[in-house]
Amino acid sequence: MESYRESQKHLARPYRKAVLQTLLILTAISGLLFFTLNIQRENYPLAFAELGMACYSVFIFWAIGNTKHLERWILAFILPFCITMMFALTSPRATTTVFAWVLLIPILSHLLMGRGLGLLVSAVFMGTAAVIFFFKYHDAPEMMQPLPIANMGLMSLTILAFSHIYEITREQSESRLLKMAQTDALTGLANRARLSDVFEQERKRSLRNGTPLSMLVLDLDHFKQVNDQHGHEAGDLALRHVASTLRASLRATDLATRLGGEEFAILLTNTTADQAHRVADKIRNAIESNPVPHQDQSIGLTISGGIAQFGPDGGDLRSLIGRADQYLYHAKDSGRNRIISSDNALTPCQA
Ligand SMILES: Nc1nc2c(ncn2[C@@H]2O[C@H](COP(=O)(O)OP(=O)(O)OP(=O)(O)O)[C@@H](O)[C@H]2O)c(=O)[nH]1
Repeated sequence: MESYRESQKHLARPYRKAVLQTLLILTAISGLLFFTLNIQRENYPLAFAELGMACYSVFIFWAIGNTKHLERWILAFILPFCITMMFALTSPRATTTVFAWVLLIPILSHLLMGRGLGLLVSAVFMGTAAVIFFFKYHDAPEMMQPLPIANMGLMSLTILAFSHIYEITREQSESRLLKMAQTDALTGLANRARLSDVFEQERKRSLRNGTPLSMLVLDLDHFKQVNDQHGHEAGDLALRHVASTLRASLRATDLATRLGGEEFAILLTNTTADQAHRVADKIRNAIESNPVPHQDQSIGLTISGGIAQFGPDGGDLRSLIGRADQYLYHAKDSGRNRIISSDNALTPCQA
């Protein structure tokens, strides 16, 4: 089943966009400032490179307004930004202090692109900056002293290491929080929020590839009696038991979720309604034939279900669950412990 990567990418977007917008504003302002200063110093190539970057920042600021491709725009900015910085470093008329800007690269690239790409971009441009430094100052004895070189080298490595470690821990905490927010605490199954995220991905995949997608909604029969007769804890145990039966019965590409109470929804990828019916019957049989061991008794369970197919029964999550729910109520009305889909909705048969 779809990992949390996609959801995490969405989650990171607003803050990456805010970082990029701040960087664009600062680049536009400093670009204009350095354009003026370099014109005064008659360093025209660098002056126009700075002006070009300022204009490009304004353009990107406008372009990212409602973009769906923030990651591409980040790359489209950060690469010319770093290349212009390298160009400034090579300029014979630039002061040595211009090398201080290199320290921005690891911070910005990690904040904007995450740990993998952030590290790669940092390594490439910080390495290039080091090469430029040695070429530029190899015959300047006051710059080639061990102390200033150690100072600059260690400072750069420290900032790179901190940026990278910060991004790793940030991504890990974000992933833990996301998992918690999308997991049902009692059963450990996914919850409705996760179903909604995954459905969106699978809906697109189904439309793109023309593959079938089915939604199975299951509800335990007379569950109130389990609670009333055996207590709420036994009820909880039964819900966990059903969850592990679902896990054992499904493929890795399916998604089992607890919608709430004693109701479960299962998204079956690349599965027709007919195939979904067979899966549902397998689950129904497994639940019926494996009572829940509780203290010295066993609690018998049965389950009813409805199946809706993406397309004929609805094109979005809400309508698909709504339709599967209708079939489920139909199954309850017809005597429970059965599965109903559009194929057998009119003539429900005992499974
Ligand atoms: N133990 C436990 N019980 C729950 C939980 N969530 C909902 N329930 C109980 O599930 C029961 C649902 O009862 P009903 O909606 O009447 O459904 P039912 O008894 O299964 O009857 P049918 O669905 O018509 O077969 C109620 O007693 C709820 O208290 C839970 O997390 N733990």
